[in-house]
Amino acid sequence: MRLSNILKDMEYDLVQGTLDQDISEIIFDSRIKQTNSLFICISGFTLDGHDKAEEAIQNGAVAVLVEKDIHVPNGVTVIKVENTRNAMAKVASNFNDNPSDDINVIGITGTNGKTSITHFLKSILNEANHKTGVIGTLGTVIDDELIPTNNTTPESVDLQKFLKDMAITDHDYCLIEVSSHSLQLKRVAHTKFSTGIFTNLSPDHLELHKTMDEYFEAKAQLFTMTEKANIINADDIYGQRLIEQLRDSNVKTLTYGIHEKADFYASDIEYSLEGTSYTLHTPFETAKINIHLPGEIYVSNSLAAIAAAYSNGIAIEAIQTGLANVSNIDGRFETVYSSGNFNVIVDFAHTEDALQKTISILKPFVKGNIILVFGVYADMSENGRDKRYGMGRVAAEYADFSIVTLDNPKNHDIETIMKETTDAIERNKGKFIEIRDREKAIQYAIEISEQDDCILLAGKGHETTQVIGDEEIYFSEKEIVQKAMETKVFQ
Ligand SMILES: CC(=O)N[C@H]1[C@@H](OP(=O)(O)OP(=O)(O)OC[C@H]2O[C@@H](n3ccc(=O)[nH]c3=O)[C@H](O)[C@@H]2O)O[C@H](CO)[C@@H](O)[C@@H]1O[C@H](C)C(=O)N[C@@H](C)C(=O)N[C@H](CCC(=O)O)C(=O)O
Repeated sequence: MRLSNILKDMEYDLVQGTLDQDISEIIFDSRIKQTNSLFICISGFTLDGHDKAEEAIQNGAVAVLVEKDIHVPNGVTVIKVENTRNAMAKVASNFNDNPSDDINVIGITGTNGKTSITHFLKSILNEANHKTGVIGTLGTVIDDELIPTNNTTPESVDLQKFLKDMAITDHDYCLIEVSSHSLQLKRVAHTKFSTGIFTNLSPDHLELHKTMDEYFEAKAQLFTMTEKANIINADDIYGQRLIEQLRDSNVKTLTYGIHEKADFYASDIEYSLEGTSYTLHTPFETAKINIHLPGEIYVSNSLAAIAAAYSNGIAIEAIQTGLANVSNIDGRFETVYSSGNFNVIVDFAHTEDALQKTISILKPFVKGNIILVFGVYADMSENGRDKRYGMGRVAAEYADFSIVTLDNPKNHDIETIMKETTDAIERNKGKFIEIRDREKAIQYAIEISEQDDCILLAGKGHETTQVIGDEEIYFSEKEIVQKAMETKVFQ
């Protein structure tokens, strides 16, 4: 594409060179070899892409987009903008023919619930014969093929490529899990969202956002980018704050909830470990809903999907069948072993709030003990310490026995992580043991369990790696459980 077209509708200064040249690719990593590319210099957390421009040029870049002054050979075009991350998103959208003009994009944000909402909504939309792609924590799904990705929300260059692939293969919808990182780092800027969904907010990612207010404001950005509807969880205090904030918005706000007054709500909820049924109330009708996931959080998440489906004109029959068709979500309250009353469940719960909710789902149905295996993934800041104290408290109060282990400690101080977590359990009079090796921790949980017990492996969910130091090792909780159960004999 012509460089001048790539820069369409943007504000920039042409510092040197010409816009009259063809660009083969947009790149933001200088190590990528690509002739005739446009290299975008990002001022990162650890290093500055402007210092890498020379390497990018050696690797084939013929133009660079900068936000600071740099010196490069005369033949190379230099374009200066105010913010290269924001510009990268616009450039990526232009380069891919602005694909969000051609597809209905629904963004889902909030600390928990994003993945299950995309599953519910995709199933509903498919039932209504709408081809639907997904970009999220479990990867990108185009034409029902899973493309693995590193981040929940990819960088704009990749995101726009995925959207284009969906648009040219006649997808009607794309559901995007929009992380707060992606909003703050402009990964989804210049994407047209028809609908935004807000689930909830609880402490997480505070290494980036520092305070809950900053975290909330990052999330709230999504709702200034939507054109058709904003769908907000009325049961969440930050949801209420968002509803208030959007009072003068031109975009319609629809609310959902179980406890607070809302446009879409549930009554007569009946829970079992296998699933949940409830009566749905919408502004237009009531209907019976069955889902195969247990607990209030899934009622709430299904209500979000229903509100989004309604606002896109989907009929109740497709909603009912679509929801009933979702039987399993990778690493989300997933039963990986079951025999009689004994169950092993893997769940992504990795915050105090999510852990409390997940154990609360189990509690009424477990005759024996709830054995919890968990670690705390958080940095060494005060916020990280609060998270360790919080998750330790929940473990003590809600589980019968906890096995404290590691969850992607990366280069954080393992001694402190373990001590602060176990201190919190002790202070709240919980029973626990510390086994740092997560595989051994799972094996131990299985070894001590009895026939009526339930083991909850919390934190990793769908993940298949464990990151210790700089090393990333393959780690499948499901496989470890299957193997350990082969030799398990209940007393
Ligand atoms: C904290 C964070 O979000 N970091 C993102 C950030 O990294 P950074 O600022 O450290 O990058 P950097 O290493 O300083 O490099 C700056 C620039 O120089 C470039 N570079 C770097 C090295 C080199 O040799 N040459 C070169 O050109 C890099 O490509 C980059 O453009 O910019 C990078 C490039 O845009 C991102 O890939 C990276 O995401 C990393 C992979 C990450 O792990 N992010 C996580 C925390 C994240 O985004 N998580 C959210 C939330 C998930 C959830 O909901 O739980 C997600 O959406 O996944």
